[in-house]
Amino acid sequence: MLVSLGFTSAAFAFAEADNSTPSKDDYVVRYCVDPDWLPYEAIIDGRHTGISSDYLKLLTGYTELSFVLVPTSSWRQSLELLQQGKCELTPMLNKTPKRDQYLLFSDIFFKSPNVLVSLKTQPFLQGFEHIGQRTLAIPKDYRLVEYIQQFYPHIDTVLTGSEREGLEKVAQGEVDVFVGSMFSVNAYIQQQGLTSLKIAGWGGPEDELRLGVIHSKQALLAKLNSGLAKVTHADHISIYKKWHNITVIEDIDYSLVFQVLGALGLFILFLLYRTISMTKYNLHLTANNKELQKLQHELERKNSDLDFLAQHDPLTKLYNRHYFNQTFLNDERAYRNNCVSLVIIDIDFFKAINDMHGHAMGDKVLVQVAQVLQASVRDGDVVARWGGEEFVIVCKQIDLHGAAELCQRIARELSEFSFHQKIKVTCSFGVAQLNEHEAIQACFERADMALFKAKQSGRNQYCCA
Ligand SMILES: Nc1nc2c(ncn2[C@@H]2O[C@H](COP(=O)(O)OP(=O)(O)OP(=O)(O)O)[C@@H](O)[C@H]2O)c(=O)[nH]1
Repeated sequence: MLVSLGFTSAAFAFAEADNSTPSKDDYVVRYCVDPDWLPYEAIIDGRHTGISSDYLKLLTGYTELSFVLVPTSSWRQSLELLQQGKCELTPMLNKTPKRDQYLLFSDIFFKSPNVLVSLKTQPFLQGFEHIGQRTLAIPKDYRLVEYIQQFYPHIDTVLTGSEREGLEKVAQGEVDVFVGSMFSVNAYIQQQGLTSLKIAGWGGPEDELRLGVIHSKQALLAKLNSGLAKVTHADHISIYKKWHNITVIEDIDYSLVFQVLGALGLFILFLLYRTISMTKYNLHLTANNKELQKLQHELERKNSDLDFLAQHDPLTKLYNRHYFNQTFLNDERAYRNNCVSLVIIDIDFFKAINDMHGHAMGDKVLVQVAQVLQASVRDGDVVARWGGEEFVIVCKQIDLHGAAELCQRIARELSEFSFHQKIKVTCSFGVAQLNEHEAIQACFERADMALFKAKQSGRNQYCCA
């Protein structure tokens, strides 16, 4: 909380008493003030002004005393003149043990809290206990110097010539904290435009202000107290209103709050934007992945189609010559240790079938022959179309005799099979068994020679190499 004070009238000046016509010398009181302690008191253009000035004016009326200002240039000088007896009274000060040595004090007539002042960047301080390692400025000869020395001797204090100097030192960063009377502190802050300062907390006991008279003028005390007793509540309020215009300003640093809220808002917006972007990106990625998967399946399907086409005869769906070459002729190791026989089959007079029934019918016959061959072999035997109307069978673990039996069985099946348009189809067979150390290619050539022999021998028969 920052408390600020404004003057309603700083120009008020106490009228000096008329020295020329005092009724009795005892009733003329020479007094000193702090020349720089507004709004409590000050000397402006040689005239006393401030709160104490107004109280003396009241006391003039209530006591028949006259007061004559002895001008000084500092509070220290005023105290020295009091000690020397050159001033008899000072109208507004705190009672302290030191001052008790040369002053007598009236009743308290004005109270005011003391406050700690720091730069706005400093934290709020609960009191002297929380000053810690910070340096504390106090105007020298102020009651608070004695108070700090007695109760907080560990605080690093810096004595200043006046409250004004102390506040300026804080504003310039030379000292961390200043302690002074709330009303005067506020007055200086406002007058000097020291906007970097704030009231950071309460400082010690409040000021209990009284009139002080030197010991030799003890008789004045009773008159003064009697005059003070006549000061009405309305008088007090009137002086207070005249010199103090306190407003309370909430010291919440809204700019910082807005900055934090703004940063938080921006951060939330950023998170929101990032989440939306990520969601969009993920959706996009999922769609792309689905599309990729679809393309991959398509590719795999096409690849397997291509694989099939690369290895199979499109008409009969049997393995083709390419597959046969790759699997058997180029990879002999798989058969070298086993008994293997080759059978080459050629349809007899197929040209005549084409010629007689047409090429399309010839195709159908080729398909049907392929079916017969496929149905006649065992699982594991491989049937391939070698080309045209020629087929090859690789019989695994079958010797020459077994392969010959297979040829007879196929011939029988063909004779019993009902081909399209009751076409009669016969085949010739060349058979060879792979010899030890014989290249498959050589075995194939022997089977081919045997087929040639079967053709030469009248067809529809097998011949073994
Ligand atoms: N329909 C059809 N005919 C084919 C195909 N491939 C080859 N041919 C025909 O098969 C016939 C083979 O005739 P040739 O080599 O003279 O043999 P052939 O008539 O069977 O006589 P031999 O083998 O000596 O018994 C040719 O007329 C080719 O055009 C095919 O895929 N489809």
